Amino acid sequence: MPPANDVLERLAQAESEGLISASAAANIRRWLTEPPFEKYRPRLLEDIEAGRWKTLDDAFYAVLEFGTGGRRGKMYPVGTNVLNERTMAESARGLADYIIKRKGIDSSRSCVIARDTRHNSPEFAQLCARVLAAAGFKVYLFAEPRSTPLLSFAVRHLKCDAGIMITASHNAPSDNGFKCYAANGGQVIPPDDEGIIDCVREASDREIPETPFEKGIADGSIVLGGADVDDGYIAAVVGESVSPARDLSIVYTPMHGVGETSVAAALSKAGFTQVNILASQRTPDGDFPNIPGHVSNPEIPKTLEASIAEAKATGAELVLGSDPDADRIGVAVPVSGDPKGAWTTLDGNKIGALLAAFVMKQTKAMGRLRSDHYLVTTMVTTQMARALAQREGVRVEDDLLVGFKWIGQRIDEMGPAGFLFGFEESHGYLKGTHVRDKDAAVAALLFAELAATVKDRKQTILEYLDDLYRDVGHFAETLINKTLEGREGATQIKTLMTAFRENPPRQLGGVELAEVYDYKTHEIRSVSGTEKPRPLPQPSGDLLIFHTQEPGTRVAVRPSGTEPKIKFYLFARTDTSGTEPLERIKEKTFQRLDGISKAIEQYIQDVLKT
Ligand SMILES: O=P([O-])(O)O[C@H]1O[C@H](COP(=O)(O)O)[C@@H](O)[C@H](O)[C@H]1O
Ligand SMILES: [Mg+2]
Repeated sequence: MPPANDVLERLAQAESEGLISASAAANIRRWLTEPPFEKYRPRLLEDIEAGRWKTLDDAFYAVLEFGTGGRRGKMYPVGTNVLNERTMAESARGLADYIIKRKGIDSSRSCVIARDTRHNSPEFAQLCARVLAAAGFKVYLFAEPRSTPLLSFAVRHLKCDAGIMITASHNAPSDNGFKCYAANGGQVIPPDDEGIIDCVREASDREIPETPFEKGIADGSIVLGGADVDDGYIAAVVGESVSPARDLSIVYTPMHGVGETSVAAALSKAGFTQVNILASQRTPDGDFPNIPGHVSNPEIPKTLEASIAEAKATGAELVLGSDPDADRIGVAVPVSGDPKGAWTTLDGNKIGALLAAFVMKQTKAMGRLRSDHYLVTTMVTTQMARALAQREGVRVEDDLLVGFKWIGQRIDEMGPAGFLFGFEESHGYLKGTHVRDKDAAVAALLFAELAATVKDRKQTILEYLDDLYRDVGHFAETLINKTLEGREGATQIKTLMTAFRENPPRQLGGVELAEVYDYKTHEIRSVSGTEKPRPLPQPSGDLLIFHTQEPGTRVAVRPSGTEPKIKFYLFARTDTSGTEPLERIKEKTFQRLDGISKAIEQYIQDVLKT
């Protein structure tokens, strides 16, 4: 039943008063008048009646894009720019249609679906299964929560055309998402992501057919995921072991997510017998109730607070945590020789540098390091990876945009046989070719092996890290995140990107900016504007990297592709080849980072004020 004219008039009125944008009003009009949206109309009418214009504007002003990690955002029952039954069904149907277009209507086609412990994840996963079954797919569905890397493994293991992971990773409880995997087990990349979004747009005008779940199970078009996938995955993870050392007591937290099925299972299978799973964060729960701030993101040090307290109380030697879909890990270690028994968390770059160094050293010690071996990182990951690899004579691929999907792509381009280790600063790591995405299980296994190995040598992790600094220089990094939500926030993020692109500061905290590499306009420009721009080759993305007069000191700026944030990545390095004590050298690096950091905060304030 079409809505009464007065509702459409109220909408037009709100638009003319500037309460709602033209794009949102147009999408709302479609939902009010077209048959596929009939089911959602009562709720939409209720929101209009209540005058929830800001909420409606944010929910309808755009169509949710494929970001760094799939389609991800807030859940809201109605809207084109949020996750709800309709946008989920459209995502699944878009994916189905894209594969049908590519393979032909008569082809056999299959997809595997998993989901995390978030609110609505089970419902969304089942909805995707019903939609894909109706589109002629054989669907493998995991009824219980599973990790993102398990899903990536399952795509390859079951030889599927595609995979879907329902998760918003580490985002807040309000969010959910649709991570979409290609047949190689990697998250979709161009041109597939654009092709799928085109099909999603086409699907958004139509009724989306579904096979009733029970019928799908009965006729075999929907098959519930089996134990053989779990066993194969855990065996593959354990197969990436690089050390036999096992004497270590660990506190592990799944942060209310799926990690017990992958991280804890892999540690146990590998022979780590002293793993204490933190009781207060063990229960799967989409509210992440016992995590400070209710955001299970291992990038945030306080997510490991309770685990550190447990480790102190029980005499454990390592803390590990994984995010809700168990692809990222967090690590905390005791501070060497601290009389008060203090612990510290490690940032994503430090964890990555430690793991990269350890994997290279162990592989070499086993006589297995080959000339075709290579590491992969991204342009916003620590340059320490390059320095460490050069010392071992290992090739590094580090000209990649942000997103593990690019690391997955590079592995296939370079040849999986030579892939040694890959990582990114946002706590994502991979060794092995069993998946094409970051994997907290393999990362946790390797970190536990590193900790047990250095313990056998009577060394601590932080001492091992200091040795690496002495070898290649002291590298330190800082990440500044500015959260700016909704349509207004998106505009502010654009304003900041434009300011940094067109009118950048000449210096930050006393460090002069020399050149900016602009991956959107494909130019290298001098910040002073005195020299002619030089061309910058691919890749293409909204990323600026400022190089400074000081070697190793740089700043990268980009909008996040998974959260409403603009991110500033600060990098600094101080040489350690002289006689100066390491502690003094570290202070220098930190001071430089601190100065740059304060200057960026000030610049942001100034830009947003005007
Ligand atoms: O959130 P996850 O764990 O799915 O991770 C996703 O997002 C991260 C942050 O991306 P952005 O800076 O664009 O927000 C990326 O580094 C990662 O490769 C991607 O898979
Ligand atoms: Mg994640």
